[in-house]
Amino acid sequence: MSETIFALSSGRPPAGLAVLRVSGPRTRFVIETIYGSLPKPRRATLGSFRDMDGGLLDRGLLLFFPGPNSFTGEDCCEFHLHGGQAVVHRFLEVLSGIEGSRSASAGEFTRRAFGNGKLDLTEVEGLADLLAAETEMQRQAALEQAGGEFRKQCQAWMAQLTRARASIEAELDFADEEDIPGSVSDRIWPELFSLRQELNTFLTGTQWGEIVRDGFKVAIMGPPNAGKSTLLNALAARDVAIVSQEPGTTRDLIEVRLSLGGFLVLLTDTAGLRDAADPIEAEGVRRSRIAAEAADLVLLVSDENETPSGSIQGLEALAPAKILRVRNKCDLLPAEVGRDQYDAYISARSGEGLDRLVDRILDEVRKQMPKGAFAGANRVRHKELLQTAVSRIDAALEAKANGPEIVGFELREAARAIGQITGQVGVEALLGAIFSEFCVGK
Ligand SMILES: Nc1nc2c(ncn2[C@@H]2O[C@H](COP(=O)(O)OP(=O)(O)OP(=O)(O)O)[C@@H](O)[C@H]2O)c(=O)[nH]1
Ligand SMILES: [K+]
Ligand SMILES: [Mg+2]
Repeated sequence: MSETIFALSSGRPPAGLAVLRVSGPRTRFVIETIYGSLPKPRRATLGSFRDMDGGLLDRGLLLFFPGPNSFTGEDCCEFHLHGGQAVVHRFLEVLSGIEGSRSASAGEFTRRAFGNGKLDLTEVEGLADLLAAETEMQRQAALEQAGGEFRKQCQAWMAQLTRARASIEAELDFADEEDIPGSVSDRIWPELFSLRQELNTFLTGTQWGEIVRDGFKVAIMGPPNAGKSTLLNALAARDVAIVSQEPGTTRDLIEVRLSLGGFLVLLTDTAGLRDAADPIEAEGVRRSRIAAEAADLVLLVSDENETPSGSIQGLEALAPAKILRVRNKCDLLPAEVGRDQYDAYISARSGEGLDRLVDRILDEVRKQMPKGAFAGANRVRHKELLQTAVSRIDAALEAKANGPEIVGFELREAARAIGQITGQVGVEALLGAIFSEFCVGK
């Protein structure tokens, strides 16, 4: 029998309310001890909560969710208390004094929900993302995944693979019967072919999912003193990076997380690009180049002293689509100068043109948005397993002439990969990593 666990599920006290959650076989006993009797299931009940000696702990709401119709699948309850530090502290003390109950570790409630088949792994991951969501797009994507959209998608693929495998198995069974006309499995080839297409289309959408979840990476690059750090500060609306008239001020990469138009944007300020004699600055320049390579978009900033491509070596390697040419300090120089050479004219100091620059950045984000595709797979884990499934199906298609045994083997491996996404198949090793993303109380 599993232990009964409890935790503070709401935020850190003091707060208006504190929600304490209990799950496990001793839940009924906990309720009877603290409240005196079992309330009606799933109804908020107002009552007095007492310790073992009858001393009043608090007055609040109690909700009882009998298993299996609860979040974890076990008997669960929630105490809604006044969110004071001492209230919560004393209540937790009383709970831990009840035999057979202990405080929960991070993500343990969700882990039980997974163990009891209440959530599959994609829904667990969606839930983790929902708790971590900082932007509107993250919220929408996480809610969709936590609600089972991606799970349903995986189940549909799994069903197709199972059908194909059943046909192959049938062929194996009938292999030595002479009166079977043609191959039982002939009809699976077009199906497998279109399944592979579908998976590939979906995979192109995963890049988008990653952008939504992990952020769109924008690097600010350019010659020393172009105003890169000033631009970073202006977009972040706070004083993050040091600005000075000394060229070579910025050496380390400085990253800020911004919510732009509902998207998470990771904006990195870099050292001004030049042949630096100072070894520290030279290291900064090296890091700038690395940041540029990792970026989804580079803002190439120049001022009145530089032509847009200027003396910026090493950036030629980037695809032109990845670069927005930004002309800064337009308060100093009329914007008409060099009109067509830039994508945006701004003054990082006065704020002029920044709205339009943000629009341009968002245009670039949306360029990566797949048309009509659903952003359900947003983790490297999903992407890798989907890629495995695709290559196994490819191998199955190629093995057509080599007999049903090989085809069956490849299809089984493809199904294994999909099963790992949802957590149906051998994922023990992964669980620790996934559930550690949660806070205590979830
Ligand atoms: N007039 C004017 N001055 C600006 C503008 N943006 C930046 N500056 C000035 O330009 C100088 C350099 O600005 P920084 O933001 O430090 O430039 P940087 O590109 O980060 O420089 P490094 O880190 O040294 O490569 C400072 O004196 C800023 O005040 C602008 O839009 N207009
Ligand atoms: K500077
Ligand atoms: Mg700087």
